[in-house]
Order: sequence, then structure tokens, then C-alpha cells
Amino acid sequence: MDVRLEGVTVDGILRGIDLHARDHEVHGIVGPNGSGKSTTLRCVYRALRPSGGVVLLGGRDVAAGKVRDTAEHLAALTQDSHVEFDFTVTEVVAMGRLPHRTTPGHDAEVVAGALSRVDAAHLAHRGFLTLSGGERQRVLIARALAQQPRVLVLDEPTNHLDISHQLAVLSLVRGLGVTVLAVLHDLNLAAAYCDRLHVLDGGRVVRSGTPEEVLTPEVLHEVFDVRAHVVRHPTSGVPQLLFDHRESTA
Ligand SMILES: Nc1ncnc2c1ncn2[C@@H]1O[C@H](COP(=O)(O)OP(=O)(O)OP(=O)(O)O)[C@@H](O)[C@H]1O
Repeated sequence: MDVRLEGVTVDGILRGIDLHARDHEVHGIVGPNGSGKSTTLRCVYRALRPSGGVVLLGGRDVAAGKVRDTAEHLAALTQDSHVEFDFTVTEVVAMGRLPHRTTPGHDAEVVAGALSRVDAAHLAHRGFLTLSGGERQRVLIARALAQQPRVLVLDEPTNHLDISHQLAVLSLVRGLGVTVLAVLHDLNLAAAYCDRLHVLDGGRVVRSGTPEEVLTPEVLHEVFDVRAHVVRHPTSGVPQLLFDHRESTA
């Protein structure tokens, strides 16, 4: 499903965000701390109503429909994805089925499938609050998958994950064939798994394009204030960054 942001403004935070992700594309949103990445996603999954501009899902203004209608198409893994009570892992993932009207048998199958896709089938009967940070993150990703969305919005999906699970989750997300908007801090992972990247700075999109177009030494210096070299990955050919380490001046 096509996702389009046109002039999305949030007073004091976002200053007219334009972004277009076509059906099946994986888009990364990168940028320094406080640049407006999470706020942009909040406008897409309707946790926040922009003061200006529109978010269009499949060409329709999300603000015009019911929240339940949006939830049928869009799943979000957010920084606010908390589970307060000690639900079991299966119960948490089953919450992803709420927007759908299907049979309990089918739902159980979808939930089990989502858990095994994130390597968490063995956790099904555990209490969510007893899990480690990375295990919790995988279960929350499973909850989003169980929603069977056409648009997946992910705020730092690799948070807490070890390198093996970071690669597995991003590869899984890429293989879903849905439209993905993901905030990623790791620029090398963003370059490896995204079709296009949008660099935010001060509440604006300052660059959009393929990883190769966007991740240049100039942009990294201007936006992130770091020095970097761009090399090609020897097997995949995707651009990867080598950073110059800063010397301590203390
Ligand atoms: N509800 C709010 N009230 C006031 N300021 C806010 C609110 N939400 C976000 N901000 C501010 O807006 C700016 C952008 O926040 P946002 O969370 O979108 O940044 P981000 O790019 O996701 O940052 P990070 O990389 O640190 O997660 C920050 O300066 C933040 O403090």
C-alpha cells in the first residue's frame, strides 16, 4: 500500500515533511537525536494529529477514517509499545489480531506463525515481563506481524537485538512484501536493507534517495557532524560506512 506524507507539520517539531513510499518499498528514516523521526512516525500511525499537511494511506487521508480502519492495514512497533501487565507472550501477540474479525483457530495459527518467524516460539508461554530486552522486542515485532498489515511502521526495530537477530529481523521485514517505514539509527543496516532513505534534520527532510545517493561523506558531516568513508560491501555491493574515530580531548 502506498504511503504519502505531504507537508506534515507538528508545531515546534516538524516543518513540512514530504515522503512517498510506494507499495512494497522499504524506506528508512535516519537523522540525529531529536530531529523528528519518531514524531513523523507518530503522525503515520495516528498517535499524533499533525497541525498541518496530510498522511495518505493508499491515497486516502488517514485522519478521515476510523482508527480501526487504519489498524486493519497498518501495524506499528513504537517506542511507546509498552505492556504493563504480565500477559503471556501468546496473549501479547494475539492482541495483533484485534482489528481482524477471524476465527479463534485461524488467529492461533497466525500467532504461532508470527512467533516462529521472530525465533520466539519457545517463549510462547512465558510471562512477557520476565523476558529480556531483545526477547521482548522480538515478541512486539511478532505482534505487529500477527496484524498482517500492508504497511509496517517500525521505530528502531533493532533496539536491544543482538547482531544475529538484527540481521534476521530486517531480512524478515524486507521479505514480507509490504510497505515499510522504519526509523533506524544504524546507517549501515539502513543502507543494506532499505530501498530509499530520508534524512531528517531539525524537523525537515534534508535528503531523500537511494542509500548510495544519500549516504555521502558530505551529508554525514553536515547532518551528523562525523567524518566517514563510503566503501562497497564486497559481496552485496551496497554502500557501507567506515567512521573516523574521535580522539578524546579530555
Ligand atoms: N510531546 C512533546 N512535547 C514537546 N516536545 C516534544 C514532544 N515530542 C517530541 N518532542 C521534541 O521534538 C523533537 C523531536 O522528537 P522525536 O522523538 O521525533 O525525535 P527523534 O528524531 O525520534 O529522536 P531520537 O533519535 O532521539 O529518538 C525533540 O526535541 C523532542 O524533545
